[in-house]
Parts: sequence; C-alpha cells; structure tokens
Amino acid sequence: MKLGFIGCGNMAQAMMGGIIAGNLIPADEIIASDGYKPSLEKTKENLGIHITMDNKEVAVNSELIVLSIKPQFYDVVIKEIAPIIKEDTIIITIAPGKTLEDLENQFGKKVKIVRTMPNTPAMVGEGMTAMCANDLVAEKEMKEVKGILEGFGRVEMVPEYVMDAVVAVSGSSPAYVFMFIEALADGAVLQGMDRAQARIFAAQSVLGSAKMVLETKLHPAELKDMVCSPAGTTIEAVKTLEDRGFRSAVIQAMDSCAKRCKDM
Ligand SMILES: NC(=O)C1=CN([C@@H]2O[C@H](COP(=O)(O)OP(=O)(O)OC[C@H]3O[C@@H](n4cnc5c(N)ncnc54)[C@H](O)[C@@H]3O)[C@@H](O)[C@H]2O)C=CC1
Ligand SMILES: O=C(O)[C@@H]1CCC=N1
Repeated sequence: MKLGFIGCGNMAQAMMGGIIAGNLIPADEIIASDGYKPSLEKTKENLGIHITMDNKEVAVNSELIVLSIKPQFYDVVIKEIAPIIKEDTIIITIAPGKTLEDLENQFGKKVKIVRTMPNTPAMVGEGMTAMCANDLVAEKEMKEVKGILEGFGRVEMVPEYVMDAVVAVSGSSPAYVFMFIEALADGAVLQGMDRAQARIFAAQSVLGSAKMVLETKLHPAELKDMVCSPAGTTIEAVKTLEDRGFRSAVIQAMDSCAKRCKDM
C-alpha cells in the first residue's frame, strides 16, 4: 500500500518512523510533502522516503493519505487535493475536532475517511491511537489501516463521539505527563538530588507505574493502596495532593481540552 503524508512535522515523522521500523511499508513506498524544505530533506536523510513540495504529487501517488498538517491548514489542503484524489484513496486525519461529517463536507464528494488521534509517544513506538471511519471504508480496509497504525503503538477502534475524550486522555496527555515528570524531578532536586539523576528516577517511576496498570489489570486505587503504608511516608504525600486538588486539576484540565476540540 502506497502511503503519503501531507505535512512532514512531528507527528508525520513519528508515524513514518514506526511504520518503517516495523517493516509494515518500505520507505520507498512512502512519500511526504511539506512547505518547509529543510524538514523534508532531513526526513529523507533519516528515513529514506520520497519527498516533494507539491501536495498534489502525494495525492495522486498514494493509496493512503495522512493529513498531518495543523487543523487550520485542513481547509486549504483539502481544496487543493479534493479534485484529484482517486475514488479508492483512503484519507487518514489526525486533527482534533475535525469530524467525519466536517471532512466529508469539505471534500464535497464521497471519500473514504479514517479519523484517528495518535500521540507523540509514537516516536518511541509506544503511541496510543484511536480510530473510527465513515461508512465508505470497508472492514477489511479498517483492519489494514489498523495494522499500519500499530507500527507505532497501540490502536483502539472507538465510536466517533468519544474522540474529544481521546484527545484529552491520550492525544494531549503526554504534555501533562511530562509536566508531572518535570515536577517530580524538581521535587527530588529540592531534596538535594542531582538534576540528571532526578529525571531518570522520575521518568522510570512513571513508566513502571503505567506498566503495572496495564500488566496487572488491577484498579489504580488498589495499586496506590499497595504503596501507602499505615502512618507511612506515601500517605502524607497523598494527603497533600488531595488537599491541593490534584485529581480535580487533572479532570478540569481535560474538560478544557475536550471543550477546545469542540471549538476547532
Ligand atoms: N503534536 C502532537 O502531539 C499531536 C498532533 N496531532 C495533530 O497532528 C497534526 C500535525 O501536528 P504536528 O505534527 O504536531 O505539527 P507540525 O507543526 O510539527 O507539522 C505540521 C507540518 O505541516 C507543514 N505544513 C503547513 N502547511 C502546509 C501545507 N499547506 N502543505 C504542506 N505542509 C504544510 C508545516 O511546515 C509542518 O512541517 C495536527 O493536526 C495536530 O493537531 C495529533 C496528535 C498529537
Ligand atoms: O495540541 C493539539 O492541538 C494537538 C492535538 C493533540 C495533541 N496536540
């Protein structure tokens, strides 16, 4: 399957890297376009893909086209490629807030569309991607696309109405997790630990905790209870986090995130 990317930034490079490393599609069957030449040239050097500054070249040469531009450029790019894409081409979108219906209207004709929401951990093969599609995409095509997306992490099929929740819980959440890791490292530095070492301790603890949730299948509350000894150190920290509205801050942040999706 020939794969094209329109927009060759962070997400496109992360997705291509995983797909090529997983031998899902060879680099010489992948083409990417971008308005910024240095970024294209760097990607060609790193991944060995074909590059072009002409979005139409991607549109006519790809069976699968990923729209990996920022949401504000969707309109201009869709106008450019809508007249020339073939009937069986599958469009993959990765933008928040762009519904299947919006996109069908923008294309102004019957087009196969798979709406997805990946995240930047795709760069290290640990992405979390949600996907759904319009009626024109056959089940077999969905499976093929899913297989390709699995090249850079885990993939779940979801009903479209949860896509804003997906943006809040996985598309955007790496930013909050990085803030948490940074804060953990700051806390360790405050207690006298060296900065570089603090970052390793913080990140490895987050990685290990996430793995415990996925591998033990225990409820996070149960895992938290296993750390809190009676009259111990952890419960003191938990009390302070509760006093400072830790959970409420996270939930409210996600609510703002989902609201922004609806406005896009
Ligand atoms: N960064 C993230 O964590 C995530 C981003 N997304 C979505 O992925 C999409 C891309 O985001 P990023 O890769 O972060 O952005 P980015 O800014 O790194 O990449 C976008 C690229 O598009 C290029 N571009 C702009 N206008 C163009 C045009 N008319 N034709 C061709 N190329 C053009 C830019 O030069 C840039 O290289 C966005 O829709 C974003 O919402 C989705 C999930 C996570
Ligand atoms: O901040 C954004 O709009 C994009 C979508 C998900 C992650 N980054």
